[in-house]
Amino acid sequence: MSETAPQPQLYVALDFADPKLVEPFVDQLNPGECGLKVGKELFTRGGPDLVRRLVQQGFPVFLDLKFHDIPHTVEQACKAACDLGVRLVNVHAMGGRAMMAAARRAVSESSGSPALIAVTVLTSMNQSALAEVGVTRPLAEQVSMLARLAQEEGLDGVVCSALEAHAMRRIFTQPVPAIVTPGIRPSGAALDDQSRVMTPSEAIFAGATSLVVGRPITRAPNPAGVVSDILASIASSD
Ligand SMILES: O=c1ccn([C@@H]2O[C@H](COP(=O)(O)O)[C@@H](O)[C@H]2O)c(=O)[nH]1
Repeated sequence: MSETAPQPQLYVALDFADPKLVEPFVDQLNPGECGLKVGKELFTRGGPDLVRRLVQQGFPVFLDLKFHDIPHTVEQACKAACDLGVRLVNVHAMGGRAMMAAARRAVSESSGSPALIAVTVLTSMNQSALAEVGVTRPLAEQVSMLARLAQEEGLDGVVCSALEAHAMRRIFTQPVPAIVTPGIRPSGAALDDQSRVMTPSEAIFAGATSLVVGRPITRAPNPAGVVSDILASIASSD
């Protein structure tokens, strides 16, 4: 198992269509309080330089590109991700054992110490969406099966919904696993396209180690205020 840097309890998902919006937004946040998640939309528009700038500003960065390809390609992509100095990288567990082993090799050999985690079942999916892609076993079992595969290949944790966080703690038994949960909604917030959701305090209580929150923060009139509220609500659930 690799020695990884500590993860923040909150990653703010920077799902902006225009990279120019990132700087003024990020200026409202404190790198000592939260990390930033760069996903497919912003990375495709802003590129690696944007990621490097966020790292230089002192933010823990989760590069959420969910690699899913043949093992060699994922190994090389993981090397490139590690070179950016990010705190957290991920692959899709559905890429299989050999692909996760290749990712593990790449990240372990990198000079930084990002955590490497595997996406189990996307938080936007429910049981019927899973059935439509041919998976008929109960969703929670599918999450656990993929998590066990990731654990056997030495990954540091998973992306799952907070509904599955407790089960993940039994699979990843290291002192500080990375149980990273999107699908977080403060009570009363719109669900948008998420299916498997919990509030921030429920998620931490259930065993999540890092929450990923996007639209409830980025679309709020006072994003820094929502960040403070979330941090205050999870401080009492620790
Ligand atoms: O299963 C997953 C994996 C990744 N995500 C990402 O998290 C954020 C969630 O954003 P919200 O606006 O809070 O819904 C987004 O960037 C997704 O790509 C996920 O939601 N579920």
